[in-house]
Amino acid sequence: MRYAHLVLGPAGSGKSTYCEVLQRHAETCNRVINVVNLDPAAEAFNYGALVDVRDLIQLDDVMQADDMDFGPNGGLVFCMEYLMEPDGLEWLREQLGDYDDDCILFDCPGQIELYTHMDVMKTLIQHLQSWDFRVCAVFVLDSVYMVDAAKFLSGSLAALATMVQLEVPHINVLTKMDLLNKSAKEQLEMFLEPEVHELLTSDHSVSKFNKKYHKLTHALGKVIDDFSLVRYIPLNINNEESLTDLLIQTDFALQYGEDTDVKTRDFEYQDKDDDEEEPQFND
Ligand SMILES: Nc1nc2c(ncn2[C@@H]2O[C@H](COP(=O)(O)OP(=O)(O)OP(=O)(O)O)[C@@H](O)[C@H]2O)c(=O)[nH]1
Repeated sequence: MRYAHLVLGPAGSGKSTYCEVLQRHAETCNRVINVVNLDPAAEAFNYGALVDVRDLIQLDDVMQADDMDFGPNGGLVFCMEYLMEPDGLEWLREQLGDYDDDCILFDCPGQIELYTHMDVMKTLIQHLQSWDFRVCAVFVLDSVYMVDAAKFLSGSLAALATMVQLEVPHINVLTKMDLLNKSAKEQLEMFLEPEVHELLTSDHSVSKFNKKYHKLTHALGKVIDDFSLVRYIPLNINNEESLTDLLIQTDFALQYGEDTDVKTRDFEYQDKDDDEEEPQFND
């Protein structure tokens, strides 16, 4: 059995840094963690890459090709679909080798449409599984953008869309915690408590949107609660304990994630005959 973490998340959220610090931390624990760069547009990263997708295809080459007319996003999707062609997958399989117990982080592109509604990552997961990998998703979110209720909701919904689409054990990691000041940390900690829907509609979040769409925000917050999605792991890259905790959590997700309730197919929305009033969104 081999183990794969798909490191996903918006552009600039800290995916490459996550891979770099986790690889380095694993070394101090006498573990080997390999990293695969899956971003054909990557300019630089500071980890030792076992595989680099740019050896197969690079975004710049695609954008400069005379017979293609792609911008950056279309070009990136083309590169990823090229990787998912039989020849691309065979290339990847050969590059990954065949080492038992291998743990590999896949540093993915930041175009979240690749995993929220396109099939690219799902196809990759299916192939990894057929190559004897257990796969989990690590969705990386920049904590600086999560201290505000509306952004917290939006980030959570992106993570949720990814979880629904990929159907593998899923962990959310909050990066850049070292950049938060005391009051921002306190604010974020409140969102990490259960009953998020109460908070999103409380006095802590009196945005214009929230005032106007109070019931919608409440309903979305409840969906996040019911999905047990409030499993955020705050990561401080300068703190060894924080890194060790993360390794434990990802190991746990890979070993037992298939059996936990953090899985979309276990989700059943409560029937309407509950006492709770049906939300009306047009007020
Ligand atoms: N202080 C601090 N900076 C961080 C942390 N994580 C990432 N950064 C910085 O944030 C910037 C973006 O980080 P990356 O790791 O390149 O982000 P990414 O998600 O791989 O970016 P893309 O590949 O463009 O999608 C870099 O300047 C990092 O040094 C963190 O935990 N703390």
